[in-house]
Amino acid sequence: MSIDVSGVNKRYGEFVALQDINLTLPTGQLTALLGPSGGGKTTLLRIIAGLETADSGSVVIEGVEATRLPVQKRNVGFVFQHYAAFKHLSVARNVAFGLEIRKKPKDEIRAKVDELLRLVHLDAFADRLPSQLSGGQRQRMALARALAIEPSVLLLDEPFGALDAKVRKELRDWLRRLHDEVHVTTVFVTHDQEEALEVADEIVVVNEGRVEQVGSPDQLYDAPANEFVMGFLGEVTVLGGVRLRPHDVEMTTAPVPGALEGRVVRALRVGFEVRVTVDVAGQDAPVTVVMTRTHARSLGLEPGTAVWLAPAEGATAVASATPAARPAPEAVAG
Ligand SMILES: Nc1ncnc2c1ncn2[C@@H]1O[C@H](COP(=O)(O)OP(=O)(O)OP(=O)(O)O)[C@@H](O)[C@H]1O
Repeated sequence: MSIDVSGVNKRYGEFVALQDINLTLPTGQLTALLGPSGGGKTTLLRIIAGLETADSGSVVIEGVEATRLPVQKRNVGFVFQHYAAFKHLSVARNVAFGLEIRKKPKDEIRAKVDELLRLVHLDAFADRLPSQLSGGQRQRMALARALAIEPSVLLLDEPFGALDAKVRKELRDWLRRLHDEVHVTTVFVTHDQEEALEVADEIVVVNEGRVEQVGSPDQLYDAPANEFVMGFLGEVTVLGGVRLRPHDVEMTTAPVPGALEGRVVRALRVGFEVRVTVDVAGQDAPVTVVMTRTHARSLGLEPGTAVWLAPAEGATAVASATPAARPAPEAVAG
């Protein structure tokens, strides 16, 4: 059982928002839809939810043909970036809402709400109003509310997008742990590659209405299908027409057969790493090399030092179609 999306196409007038999307998202998995702004992630999520209809193709949720099912009949829970809570209702009543409209028995609702508030660590805040919560607490309440109806699928559209970096990071660790406890099939949209790499079991890279690659975080990072995926998932530098990760460039201060000679422009300490910029003859853009501070110190790098660069053994590399001329896509767009 799973979510099966087959041959989905969606246009807005002449604009192609999604083009022949085929995906199988296994039951219980936490999947990230990752890609730059405007790539079609939200449109795809809304089609799975039933908030939007595809022009063609089908959506099957847990074996049920859902393509034409209205949203209320799909048994999905949602959380959006800006969660609209009922301002005049307490946290507990907000969480209870979906159960109340389904006319569940009162004691069943109370037990369920208690359980969910404990799960999202808001049990001490049950009687507060949403305005008395922090942004992160409000998103946790939104998740509890979405989970209350025991959805077979949980859909999250940039659920932590509006929060500051520290809270985002906390919530992303927390979401991972929550998912490990609850195991509900979850699809979340993000344009933040770090968020996707840290949280998801599997990542679907969506760009310009198409799926670029589907794989585990390691597969995508270590074996990107193309230049786009490589650039979107991490920093890229070009050495002799090959796209590499900056920490996959080996640097020596003596000639090595096959290595390209260059000159250090600058060596910048960033936290526990050193980023070295190197001009290589015949290359427009400089090469960026990242190494540990100990290694940089042992090489004694100064501006002007002659160095030799080569891809490290086993480096992730993609041949560059447009060497050095085109900058790598923004790692974090949006
Ligand atoms: N109702 C609509 N009418 C016309 N165009 C739309 C509509 N909804 C979305 N689009 C367009 O479809 C494209 C995909 O939008 P979508 O929201 O799916 O992208 P996204 O990948 O989720 O981006 P973001 O991260 O910015 O939310 C965009 O170019 C957008 O402008």
